[in-house]
Amino acid sequence: MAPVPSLASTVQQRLADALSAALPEAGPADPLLRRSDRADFQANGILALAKKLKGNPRELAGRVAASVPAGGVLREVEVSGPGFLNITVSDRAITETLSARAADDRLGVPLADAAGTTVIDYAQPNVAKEMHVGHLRSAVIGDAMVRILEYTGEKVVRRHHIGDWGTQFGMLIQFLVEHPHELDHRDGDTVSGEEAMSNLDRLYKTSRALFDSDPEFKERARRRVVDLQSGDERTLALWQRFVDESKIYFYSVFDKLDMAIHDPDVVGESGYNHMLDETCRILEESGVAVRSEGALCVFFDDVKGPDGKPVPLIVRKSNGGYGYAATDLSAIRDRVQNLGADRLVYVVDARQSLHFKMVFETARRAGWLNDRVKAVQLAFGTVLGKDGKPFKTREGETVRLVDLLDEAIERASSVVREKAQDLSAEEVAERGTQVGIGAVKYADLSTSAARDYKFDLDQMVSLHGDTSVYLQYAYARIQSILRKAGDVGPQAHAEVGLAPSERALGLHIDRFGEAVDEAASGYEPHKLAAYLYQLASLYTTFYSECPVLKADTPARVENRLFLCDLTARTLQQGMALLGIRTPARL
Ligand SMILES: NC(=[NH2+])NCCC[C@H](N)C(=O)O
Repeated sequence: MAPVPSLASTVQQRLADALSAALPEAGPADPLLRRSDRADFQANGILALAKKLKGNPRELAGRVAASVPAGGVLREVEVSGPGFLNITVSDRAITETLSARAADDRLGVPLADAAGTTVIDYAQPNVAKEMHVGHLRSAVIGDAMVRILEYTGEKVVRRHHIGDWGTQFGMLIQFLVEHPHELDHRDGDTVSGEEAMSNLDRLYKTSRALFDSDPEFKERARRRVVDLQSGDERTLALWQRFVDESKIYFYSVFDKLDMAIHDPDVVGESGYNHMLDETCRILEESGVAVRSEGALCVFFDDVKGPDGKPVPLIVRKSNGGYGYAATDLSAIRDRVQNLGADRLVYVVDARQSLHFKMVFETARRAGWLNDRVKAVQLAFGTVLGKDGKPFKTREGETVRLVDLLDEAIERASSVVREKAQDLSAEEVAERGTQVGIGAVKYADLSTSAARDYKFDLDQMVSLHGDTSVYLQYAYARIQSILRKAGDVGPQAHAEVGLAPSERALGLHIDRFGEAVDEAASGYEPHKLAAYLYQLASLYTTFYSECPVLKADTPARVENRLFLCDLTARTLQQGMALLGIRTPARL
């Protein structure tokens, strides 16, 4: 089915036609249509045109207004200010556009013109370590971006760049060599995520204590690192056990977050080992990297330390070891050359911005990135506690992500229980989870990613204000109206006149495609969240001003039900793009 044009694009077209009819000497010109508070739209393009034609802008605007055909989409075109046009569309045009939209599965959202392949690096926790709130942000923002981009027709390849390599594994593996049963599961093969993590945590702590207190163990652990790096089979098999055990835990957390993470997309740091030598060789031979004090380095004019000395990106250390940067550079080669990426997106904490700036610049110098293939860091800010300081437990430790999620679910469950007292325990649990997880995701997605935000559960699960609960509640309320309507179904009636709050709601629904496009092209899910919040708010106004089931004529009842239904579908689709459920009842 051909995409349903938005009312805005129809109006744009009508005005462009009127422009060329009234001012043929101007050639094809953009009317520069904007949404407006004074009327439905405003066209500002005539001002620039008047300059070009050396005419009086108000007079030219009057000529354009006069050549708009009467009785069509445009109800009123009025000259205002120095030569703007204020445009009001007809009620009929609103209802007809919405009705075409309602008949389309995609709700009229067009596919992007320039779809390509995006590789998105997100949800990247570290093996044998707890997941914390920083991992939450990467997962939530990344998951929303995947959904939004896929919806616009982009091919998306997910990469979970987990921290599964490094010298710390020497200590862990050596401990497991000496205590072979430490990772065994209590009852055979089944192990819960929590149990897996507590196994890993215990092992980490005991081996760390031994490492710090026993110099002989420390030496054995150091030799184990060499075995690991040289690919010793037994060592690798033990390393794999840590990775597998950690994945059990990660997947249980992602599952709680209602996110599908697929095993083949988990390509951690270790996945690029086989490329590191070659990456360094290419960089050195092309002169992008140079040897400095035994290390292989890339220098930048604008990156200097506090002492004014240049701070290089170290690709290979003087002891021959590779670090985070060599891995990221190899990953870029892989993503561009093997996965065919047109765009690379990294959903990573803003505190790693300097690293990515240097890595991207190095990749450009090497020719892996260029005008056609671009990389961006979707950098996010820090999660703060209510006190405005980085989020910590009372004991000053980083907060475990699972504990936070459980608390959110618990709070949400009590909100649900209060609202609907006839629910069974299972129903409360299910809805509480959808509301609690939705609240956590929405709080993250509704502020611009770059900003820090306060993790405040009371505010997150509030029924009032810019929260997911408010949106879910609006959705559930609409479902209840539709149920109450019984046999009377939603049905558009273009001849029925619209009240101001119906027009405002309808015109906002018309903007859905624009909101998705803005969120996709700028990697800004908060623009979609803001759109949805406004949608729910306009619906609330409509609902308080316009009786639905008690409207004066049967056609108006059906038309209002139609608006309700389309609002609900738009809310549901928009929330789904953010990874948030919309239960039919709350
Ligand atoms: N390609 C990347 N470097 N991705 C980000 C990895 C994030 C890292 N594992 C961390 O926990 O901080």
